Formats: sequence, C-alpha cells, structure tokens
Amino acid sequence: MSRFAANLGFLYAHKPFEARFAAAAEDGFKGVEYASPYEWPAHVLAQHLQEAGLQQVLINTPAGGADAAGVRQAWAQGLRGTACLVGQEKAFRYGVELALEYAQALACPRIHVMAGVATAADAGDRRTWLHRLAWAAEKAASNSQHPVTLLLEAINHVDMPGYWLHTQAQAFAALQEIGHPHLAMQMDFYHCQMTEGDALAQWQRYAPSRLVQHIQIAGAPGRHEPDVGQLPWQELLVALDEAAYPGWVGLEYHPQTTTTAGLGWLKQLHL
Ligand SMILES: O=C(O)[C@H](O)C(=O)CO
Ligand SMILES: [Mg+2]
Repeated sequence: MSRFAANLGFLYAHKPFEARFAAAAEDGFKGVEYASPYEWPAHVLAQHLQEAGLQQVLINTPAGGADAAGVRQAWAQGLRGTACLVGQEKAFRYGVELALEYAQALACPRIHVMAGVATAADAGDRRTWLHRLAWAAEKAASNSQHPVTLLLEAINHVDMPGYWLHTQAQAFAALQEIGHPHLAMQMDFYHCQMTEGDALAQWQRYAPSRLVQHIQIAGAPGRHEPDVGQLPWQELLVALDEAAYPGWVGLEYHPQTTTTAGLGWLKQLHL
C-alpha cells in the first residue's frame, strides 16, 4: 500500500502552520510535504518534524527571489519558479542553493524545481531550462550528506495559467535529454487529469520508466478529496500497487470541510 503524505500547505488550513504537524501525526500520517519552508528557520521546522515523529518528504524551490526578502515576496508577486526564465539566472541559482540547504536540515530527499511562468518582460527558453536543470542536478548529486532528487511536475493551466511545464510528455522529454540520475518526475494526478484528461493512461505510459518518483493526488475538477469528482482514484492507487511504486503519494487538495472529516476515502483503503 502506498504511503500517503499530508501536504501542510493545503491540509489543516484552519490551523496555524506550526500546529499542522501535530494534527497530521494525530491522523496517522508519517510523512508531510509543503511547497515553501522559507518563511521559517530550518531548525524550527526540523523541531516540529521531530516532535511530531514525521518525515519531510518534499519541498519546492522558491517561487523566485535572489535573496531572503525576495524569496518571501515572490509568490505574492506572481512568480511561480525561475528555471526557464532567461532573466532569472541569479535567482535560480540562489533558490536551488537555498532549497538544498533546507533539504539537508530537514533530511528531505526530494525537491520540486518550479519552472516558471514566462511573461513579455521575462521570456521562457527551453535550452536555458534544460541547462539549469542539469546544473542543479549536479549540485544535488554533490550534496552527499542526504542524497536529493530534483523533480519536474507538470501543472495545469487552469490553476496556473502560462506555466512553462504542463504536460507529462514535456517532463519526460527533458529527463530523457538530460539523463541525470538526480532528476525525476513528480506526477500530480490532479493536474494530469485536468490537462490530459486521463491520469491512469499517463501513469501507465510513464510508470515503466521508473522515472516517476513522487505522486500527488486530488479530486478533479475542484481539487478536493480524491473521491470528489471524476478522478479514477481507486484504479490509480491499485495501479501504483501493481507497479510496486515505492514512493509517497502527497495529499495536495482543499478539503471540502475539515481535513480529518474528509479522510473517509483513505480509511476505506485501510479496511
Ligand atoms: O500546485 C502544485 O500542484 C504543486 O505541487 C506545487 O507545489 C506548486 O506550488
Ligand atoms: Mg502538485
């Protein structure tokens, strides 16, 4: 049975962030993920993890910014990553270094490298994107204390208009072209269903490559619990088991009511 991680950026949203670790542990989670740890000193987050007996399974590179203040403001400024943006070399390198620092402090083995949204002011470029990913993968490989895998996630254009990376095929082609052992795919079944219309077919297409090293899930449309909407969540989870998928499944959805009340689908699985 796959291991489920609570995404603390989405779940327990009615609680202050620091209280979400204990809430997740109380609901039986052993792993957590969230996109942005950068608002807190790493040692404070490490303390929350340790006190709640939780593993950090994933963080993201910053949405942008070439210094601490810039990183904190980037999301509100509309940035969604810098990897493909021609004018963001300094911010990209700063963000990767910072993410690797946090990954070390949190013993977190996975970092989602956000690609970015190209604008008239700052163009996206595929050569630039590939070159930077290769550089970042080498950085991650040289981080010997805790090995880190960098992940590419395709995101749908309804939730993130203009996002550079929005199909599984784009992610897979980049991985084939770079061919670095510290680079892999993060398949978010919600985005997959929204963009490609058939998440199960996408899983079955890319699973044999063993390049899918993190999964996220939410119901589609609406991005609520997996059992809300048309996502074939039971078939998908059975398919993960049939493929002996060894990784985590991040619960990255907006609960319809409270997180705990909405976990019925998960409890069904453990019967
Ligand atoms: O939005 C998503 O699905 C990504 O996983 C993410 O973290 C972007 O911020
Ligand atoms: Mg996701």
